Amino acid sequence: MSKLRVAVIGARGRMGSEAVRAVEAAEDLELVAALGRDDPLETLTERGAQVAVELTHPDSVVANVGFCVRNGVHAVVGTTGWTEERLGALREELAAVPGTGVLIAPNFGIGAVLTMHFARQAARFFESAEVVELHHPGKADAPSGTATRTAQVIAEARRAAGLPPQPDATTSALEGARGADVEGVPVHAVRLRGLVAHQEVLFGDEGEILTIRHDSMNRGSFMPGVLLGVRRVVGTPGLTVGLEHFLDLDG
Ligand SMILES: NC(=O)c1ccc[n+]([C@@H]2O[C@H](COP(=O)([O-])OP(=O)(O)OC[C@H]3O[C@@H](n4cnc5c(N)ncnc54)[C@H](O)[C@@H]3O)[C@@H](O)[C@H]2O)c1
Ligand SMILES: O=C(O)C1=N[C@H](C(=O)O)CCC1
Repeated sequence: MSKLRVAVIGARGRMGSEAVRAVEAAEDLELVAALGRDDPLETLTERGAQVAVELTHPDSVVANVGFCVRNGVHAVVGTTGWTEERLGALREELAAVPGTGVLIAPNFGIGAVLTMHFARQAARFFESAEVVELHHPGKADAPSGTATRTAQVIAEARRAAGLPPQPDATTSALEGARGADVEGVPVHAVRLRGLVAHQEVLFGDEGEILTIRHDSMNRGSFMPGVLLGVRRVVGTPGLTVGLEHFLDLDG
């Protein structure tokens, strides 16, 4: 059986270099290109890449994924910065190239995906919910894409259950003290040397607290998810947001 031809964009970064190693080590995949910031995207088509793994920067990702889509290269995207507006534009681009698939995964860590899944299940049972994400100080965006998505998932579940806004008596606060407001769910971001990627989801009600915590101790933790995305995206045309769609979580 022929190997799937894979490229990595952002190949010299923290995640990209790990993805290069993971693709090279996979027997069913062939690394055909490893692109850095100054390398031309045309290399993807010249080398016949079937799937591109995109791990760059929120300012670069839209143009890179757009190039892939226009050229029929499937994309597995870990880079953050996907607003509703950006997702809408990407859906339109994909409609013009049926057969091409893009996976946008806010987090490739299986435990992080499960955290979001469990948070959705728990949300309707608690009056209060807050998210704390903790990352290395080299991270460009805050709050993390994972924390933003987690808060959105909780907010969706609260709305579906008809829950009112969360109780909060704050009338005076320093700017930022109550975190970022993501659809009514406070999200707090910590940046600390020594951390990789961590998140706590706190649920509270009268007399009880539920804490769901996930820790990525190294970037190798993201690689099984990256490889799963690469193998599945080629058979999944259109836009898929979230690795959970490839995990059969309700099965
Ligand atoms: N989805 C996940 O599981 C996951 C996990 C970790 C990080 N991330 C995200 O992945 C992205 C990268 O994270 P990182 O820690 O590897 O960052 P990093 O800064 O270590 O690496 C990014 C690399 O991309 C390169 N780059 C920037 N623009 C480029 C372009 N136009 N073309 C090619 N290369 C370009 C940079 O030069 C750098 O080498 C961030 O958005 C981060 O939040 C996602
Ligand atoms: O290290 C990062 O940067 C990470 N980014 C993603 C996010 O913003 O959620 C995933 C976790 C690591």
